[in-house]
Amino acid sequence: MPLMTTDYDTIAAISTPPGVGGIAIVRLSGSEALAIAQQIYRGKDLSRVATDTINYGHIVDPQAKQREIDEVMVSVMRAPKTYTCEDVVEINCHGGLQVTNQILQLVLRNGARLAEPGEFTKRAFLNGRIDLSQSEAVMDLIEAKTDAARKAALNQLDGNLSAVIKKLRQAIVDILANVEVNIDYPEYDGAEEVTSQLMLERSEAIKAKIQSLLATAEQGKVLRDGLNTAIVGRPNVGKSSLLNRLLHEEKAIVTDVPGTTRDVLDEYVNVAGVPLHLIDTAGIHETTDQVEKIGVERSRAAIEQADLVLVVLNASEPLTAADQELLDATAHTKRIILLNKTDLPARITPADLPDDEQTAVIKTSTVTEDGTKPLETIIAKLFFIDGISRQQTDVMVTNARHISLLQQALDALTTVISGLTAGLPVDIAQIDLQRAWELLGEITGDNYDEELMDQLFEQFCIGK
Ligand SMILES: Nc1nc2c(c(=O)[nH]1)N(C=O)[C@@H](CNc1ccc(C(=O)N[C@@H](CCC(=O)O)C(=O)O)cc1)CN2
Ligand SMILES: Nc1nc2c(ncn2[C@@H]2O[C@H](COP(=O)(O)OP(=O)(O)OP(=O)(O)O)[C@@H](O)[C@H]2O)c(=O)[nH]1
Ligand SMILES: [Mg+2]
Repeated sequence: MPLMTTDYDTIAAISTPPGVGGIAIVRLSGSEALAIAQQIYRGKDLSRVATDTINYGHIVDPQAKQREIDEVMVSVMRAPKTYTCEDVVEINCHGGLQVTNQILQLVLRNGARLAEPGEFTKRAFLNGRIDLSQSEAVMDLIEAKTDAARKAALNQLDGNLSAVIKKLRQAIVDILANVEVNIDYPEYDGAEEVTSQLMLERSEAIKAKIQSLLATAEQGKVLRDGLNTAIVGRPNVGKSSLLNRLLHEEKAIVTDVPGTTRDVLDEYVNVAGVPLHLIDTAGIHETTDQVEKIGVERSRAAIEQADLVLVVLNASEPLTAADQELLDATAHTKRIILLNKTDLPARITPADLPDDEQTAVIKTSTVTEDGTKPLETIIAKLFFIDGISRQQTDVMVTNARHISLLQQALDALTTVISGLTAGLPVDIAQIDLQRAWELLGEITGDNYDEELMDQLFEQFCIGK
């Protein structure tokens, strides 16, 4: 790993969530971290303690007659083997807004600068400890809503995606080097054709590898972001009850008053290994109530944005015009139709429903819980997730930025291949090959521009 020697300023932030807690951490990183900490710390001489030790003492205010702020433990981690590759000091203080904020203010007054979101991780990247895709994995790990998402993020943090990308780039470099040699030293008249043939074969092999990576993307994206699943239906059909069933808790308010859910509710649940981002919407019908009207518009929007729509019908009442409208509105989305309230006498028969092989129809009752298991099975099947059987080391592409770059690299390779097939000279085809190499480099950040970097790290938490 290349360790650069850039000396950035010393940054500080509260790395634990705001609010009351047992312990909180104020983190410092940079060449002045130890000196700044020492100024506000009464205890051992931090410049003499061994690296990777935690040290008892008090935080005091040097500008206010050494007034005591807190009793603490201070971790000292010396460059370069630290999270940021810089000197890192972590003040483990008592949790709570007053203590943490006063300590943060103290370190800022004594020479540190407030860290931007993600700046510690950005330094780990800039100092060469991790690459860009690993930095992104840090954030994914923090944001993981399900065990499968956590696994995929940790896998990426461990550098498994980076290794695959690195190999692909190396394979491209090898082709380009080979081209250079053959162009510069054509040993015989047929050199050019041999080179062209070789470039074609190898480009095809690389293209196939990118394709197989991209084949993991649909699942990968679902793992990372969850499947946007909208629960829609007329008022009072049992949408909120269904959400509660899938959550296994009574989160949404359920009443027999139509129009109970006024706004969109969302929750993450793990259904048979598929992380669902469940969206309980307000019942769709024509309404004059202003609040409800906004809710209804939002549920229409939820259908638009959904990866999966659960259309809930009240099977104990005949199909209404509003039901029909919903069925039409979701005809082109991945959907499952739920005939709910099947504990009551049925008034809808499958013959009333669209004759469409792709749409699964399930009879459910949120009272008896009938149909919950079949629903879970169908969702798992629809998205081919075998969450449990996946190996820890399987590389998955989960990130929209990576997917887009891989897609562009794939397009570049397609251009190379069609060009060579049509008889274009290798030094022309080479340009797109080079382009594929650059695009892949953007995934790992071997190629990056400042603006992109800022955009990426901006999305991080403070203190990470
Ligand atoms: N208190 C505390 N807990 C934490 C972190 C932290 O920074 N502080 N982490 C982060 O936010 C995570 C742990 N991640 C880390 C990753 C790398 C290194 C690190 O020092 N790596 C060095 C040396 C490794 C070694 O000693 O072998 C290296 O890779 O060179 C530290 C933490 C989670 N828990
Ligand atoms: N018998 C029976 N009643 C149900 C079933 N599911 C829901 N209910 C009842 O139907 C009523 C409405 O349920 P909700 O889950 O609030 O319905 P909703 O679709 O969210 O309604 P809105 O938020 O008003 O659009 C409640 O009284 C539930 O107890 C079911 O499967 N069988
Ligand atoms: Mg509701």
